[in-house]
Amino acid sequence: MSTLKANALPIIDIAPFLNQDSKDAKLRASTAAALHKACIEYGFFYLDISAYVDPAVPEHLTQLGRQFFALPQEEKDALSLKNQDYARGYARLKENVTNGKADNHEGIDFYKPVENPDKTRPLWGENQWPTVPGFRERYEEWTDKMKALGLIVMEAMAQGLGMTPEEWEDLRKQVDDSFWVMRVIGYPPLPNDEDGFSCGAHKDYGCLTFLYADPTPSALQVFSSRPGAVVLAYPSSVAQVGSEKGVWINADPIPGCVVCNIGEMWEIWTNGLYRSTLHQVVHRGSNYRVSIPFFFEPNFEADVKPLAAALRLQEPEDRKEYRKSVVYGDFLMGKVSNNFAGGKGKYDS
Ligand SMILES: O=C(O)CCC(=O)C(=O)O
Ligand SMILES: [Fe+2]
Repeated sequence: MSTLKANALPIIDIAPFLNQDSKDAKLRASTAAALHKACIEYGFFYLDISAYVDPAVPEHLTQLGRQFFALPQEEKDALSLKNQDYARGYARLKENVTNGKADNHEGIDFYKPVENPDKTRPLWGENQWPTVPGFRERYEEWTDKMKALGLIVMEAMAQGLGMTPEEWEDLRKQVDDSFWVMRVIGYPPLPNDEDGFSCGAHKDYGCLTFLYADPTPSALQVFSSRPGAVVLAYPSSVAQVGSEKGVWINADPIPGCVVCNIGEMWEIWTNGLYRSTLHQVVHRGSNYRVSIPFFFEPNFEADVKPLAAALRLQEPEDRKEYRKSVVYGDFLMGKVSNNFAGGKGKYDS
């Protein structure tokens, strides 16, 4: 398998949506249009958030993550997700399995806290915070920042879809109490002779993923099957996944940006106009890589169904069939109850 060397994904600046100045209306329109195009063509893009966060902040988060992963195994195991609801907590190296293969990573997951936690109920336990000094405080600040970013990007996407203010208000009500997930992942390098994956190919299932990763190059790869031009320009890179032909694009970190991708809920909202895209991690470098995906998800109770604005944009033949609507929390329960009971991993569909 070969990958494209270049970072082919678009870079989109969110700055114009950080204020309401009428002088920035044109810039907002071009950001919204760029988001729309990127979601149709790739389902992935770089979001330039340099006007929104100091780059030192997420860098510090990766250091805190490193301190946690450097602890003795027993100390990390003390926060095992098995102590809780099988979702919140630490999973050892290779504990998670994707597409039948063990992922070469360890990680710790946090979810939106719930009222009346009950660890015997899937997803309803409590977060398990490492005692590394500053870890919880800094990561909670990041959570607040990313939740607010989620709403900002959703508003920009609503504009990109041509939604009326009333339609945006309705959509906003589905995401204003996001059932977010945050994951801190540690990837030792894959041994050279191993044909496994650091994280197997999967789609994210929610709404928007904001991924901050340390500067390690050539780790995250995104499968692009849509733009024929890319495939034609790099014929030697063509890969096949299932029945789809495409290319794996490297999504190396760009300073000041997070990598952003849309999950399956956006496929439902847009009745398939936007696609959530396969991605995987293959880390063969020599360093220990740390990444921090934040999953901005719909509210637990959100009733996710095709949006009128998306249907207006669709070709009549694509509009004939409607995607099945889901209540986000039910959909998520269906996924996580599979996770450990059925030998499926958290990334499996
Ligand atoms: O570590 C990465 O670069 C990607 C992780 C990922 O795709 C996920 O956790 O869903
Ligand atoms: Fe992912």
